[in-house]
Amino acid sequence: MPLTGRWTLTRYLIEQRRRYPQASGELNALILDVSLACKALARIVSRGPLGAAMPAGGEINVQGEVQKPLDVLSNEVFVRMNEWNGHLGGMASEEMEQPSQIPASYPRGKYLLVFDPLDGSSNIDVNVSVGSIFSILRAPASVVESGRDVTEADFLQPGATQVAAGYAIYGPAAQLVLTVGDGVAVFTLDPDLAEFVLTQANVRVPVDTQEFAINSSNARFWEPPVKRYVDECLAGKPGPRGKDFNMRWIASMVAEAHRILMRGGVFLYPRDTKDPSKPGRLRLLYEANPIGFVMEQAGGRASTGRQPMLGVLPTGLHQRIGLVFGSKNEVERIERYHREPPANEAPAPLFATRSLFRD
Ligand SMILES: O=P(O)(O)OC[C@H]1O[C@](O)(COP(=O)(O)O)[C@@H](O)[C@@H]1O
Ligand SMILES: [Mg+2]
Ligand SMILES: [Mg+2]
Repeated sequence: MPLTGRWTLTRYLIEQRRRYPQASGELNALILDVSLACKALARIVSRGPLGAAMPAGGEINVQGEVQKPLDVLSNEVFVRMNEWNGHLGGMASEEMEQPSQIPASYPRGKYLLVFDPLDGSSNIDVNVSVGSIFSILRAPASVVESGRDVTEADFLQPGATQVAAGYAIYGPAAQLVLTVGDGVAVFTLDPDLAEFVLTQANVRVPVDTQEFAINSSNARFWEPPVKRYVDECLAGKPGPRGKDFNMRWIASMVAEAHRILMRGGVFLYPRDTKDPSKPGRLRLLYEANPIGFVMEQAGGRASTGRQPMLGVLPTGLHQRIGLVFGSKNEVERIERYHREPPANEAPAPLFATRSLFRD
């Protein structure tokens, strides 16, 4: 397969489909509609304060209404671009408390679409990269066979069952990053053609890194394994890691994920003690799982710290979870720190250095 050149997303998907002669092409068609939503949002986001996030042209209508915030608008773009195509049994998103049903006037299909329509939206006002994250699951047989409405339970599938996932980043260039379970490909939006063009195939995340990303204003709430990991990074060359680390925090996970995909690194938004009702900040179904699938398909790793992210059985549509992803060796180290007892915990006397069982 040629690595780059003028392969559009459509051409890439056609080639992928050749691997499955029995495939109907529905997944491809769905991904193209998702990409259309991303193109529309790239356009909207690129207009910044001139665009729809602000009161239209500075105008306020007679009822005193201003246009909807960009989060809500992005959600609508995703829903409207995908509800009619006949490939979906239903959708769920960060912006909708309940799953969105496919209107009765449209056909229903065999996939479920889950998305964060605008990730990092707190950055929009300061013109920092934001993005959209998506995950495609199979609809349960009972949905496909009966065409019934979807329920929350239909979406509660582990990340390992994702059929496809990815994200779009709206940065200096708009890019779409996609996995259909056969590696990760990056497409860049050609503004002249209005097409996503393949610019990197088979992206690999370097297994080692000297760069980590964490919101250190939460340091006092971190659990001991995370504190140990960060302390060791900060100790640099004279410390236990024997090398200096660099730190980044954009507060836009899509942008952090993209940097890590391109040049390695590790991202942590771990479970902490800040708010006991929230076991983590990020959402499992439409943030952690799709990013986790991309990372694993690129040779990286994604974890809760305690278990592989893609193995977690979801319990709620908007479930939050601790998330660690990026360069494989670094994520594995963090997982090991979660398994090891804290350094200040004395070993049980029988197994201590001068114990009965030591020779
Ligand atoms: O403000 P904090 O705590 O650093 O959180 C930043 C995190 O919040 C998020 O913006 C959450 O995403 P949303 O903008 O979709 O709510 C992540 O992208 C980012 O990693
Ligand atoms: Mg988000
Ligand atoms: Mg969001």
